[in-house]
Amino acid sequence: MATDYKIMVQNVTKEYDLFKTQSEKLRAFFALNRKPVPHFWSLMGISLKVKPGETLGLIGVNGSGKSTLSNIISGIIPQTSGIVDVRGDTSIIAIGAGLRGNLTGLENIRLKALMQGLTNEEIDALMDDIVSFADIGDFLYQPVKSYSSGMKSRLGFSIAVHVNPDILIIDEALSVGDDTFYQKCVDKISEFKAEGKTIIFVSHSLKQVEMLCDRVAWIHYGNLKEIGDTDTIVSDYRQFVKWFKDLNKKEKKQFQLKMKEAQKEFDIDAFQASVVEKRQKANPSEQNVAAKVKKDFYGSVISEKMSFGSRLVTLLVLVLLFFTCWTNLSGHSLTEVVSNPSALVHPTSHVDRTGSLHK
Ligand SMILES: Nc1ncnc2c1ncn2[C@@H]1O[C@H](COP(=O)(O)OP(=O)(O)OP(=O)(O)O)[C@@H](O)[C@H]1O
Repeated sequence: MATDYKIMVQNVTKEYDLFKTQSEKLRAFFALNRKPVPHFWSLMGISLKVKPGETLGLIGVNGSGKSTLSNIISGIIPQTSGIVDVRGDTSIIAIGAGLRGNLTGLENIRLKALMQGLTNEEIDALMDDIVSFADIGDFLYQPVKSYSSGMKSRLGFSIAVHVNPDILIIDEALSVGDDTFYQKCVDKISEFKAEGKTIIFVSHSLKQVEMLCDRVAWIHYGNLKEIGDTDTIVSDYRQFVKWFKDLNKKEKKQFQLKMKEAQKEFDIDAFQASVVEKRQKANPSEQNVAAKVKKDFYGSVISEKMSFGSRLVTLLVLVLLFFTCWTNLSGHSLTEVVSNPSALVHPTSHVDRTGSLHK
């Protein structure tokens, strides 16, 4: 069925648990934490559509959720709730996104291209073009972890544009290169636009956004503040930036704290209830709205958290594994241990100091 969009996100949220230590994370896994772990909602219910052939800019202050949203759209991270419908192959270009630090540039080209579904023959045919566009010389044979951010960006950009994706997501890739590379990238993006490809362009450079984007979405501390034509949204955002810059230091801090606090306190259930209410109001005759909204929220989401049942099963498997190992070490048979569990603490054999085994 033909649709009016290439990408659709609906009521998308993203929650992060703010664990301080690894042991806190492990305890939370088994629900053993006494104190509740603080949460942070990086996205609090974003809905938008990107039309086929459109270049949509994502703007917003640092930490507003632009990369979180673009990573969810490209499938790098899962959303906590909501629908993400992407119709085509995405290729994300962020500095180093999807590049493996321990592999060389050359190995990364092959890996990323294979992951995009290209065959080894197709990759061989493209290799020279990718290498020449990236133009990173002998660094191609070095592990990517030794690259500067500019080099990572060059390699990432070159791979992404050559695997010929239908949808291109460019996250801050142009801010680190030199002028020559920047111009090459802009030319390539223009070529993509002319071919009618769909692009999401994440940038702090409003000049680049004005030059490349057909429409712009302003992401503001986890919410979609505005979406519309480039001139209007960029102008509104500039006004906000000016307003913020004119605040004194204390006011700035207070404003940021207030916004972040709202992201910690966000109540997903209340949000879900508000979506149900709105939908019911818009269409009073619709049946089972609450169930339908619940399905939209969680139906397509792979939960990152384990349910109580799964946790119980994991715990049981671990206990069983431990028990089997101990039984083995004790030298008794399983039937002996089951009928007389104290046998576990009386092994049938032991090894003395010289390493000899005594029965
Ligand atoms: N893995 C994580 N764990 C906890 N919080 C995270 C994690 N990843 C991102 N965040 C938080 O989510 C919020 C949004 O981050 P994101 O990187 O999406 O913002 P951004 O708009 O892309 O910022 P920037 O312009 O600085 O790149 C930030 O407050 C960030 O601290």
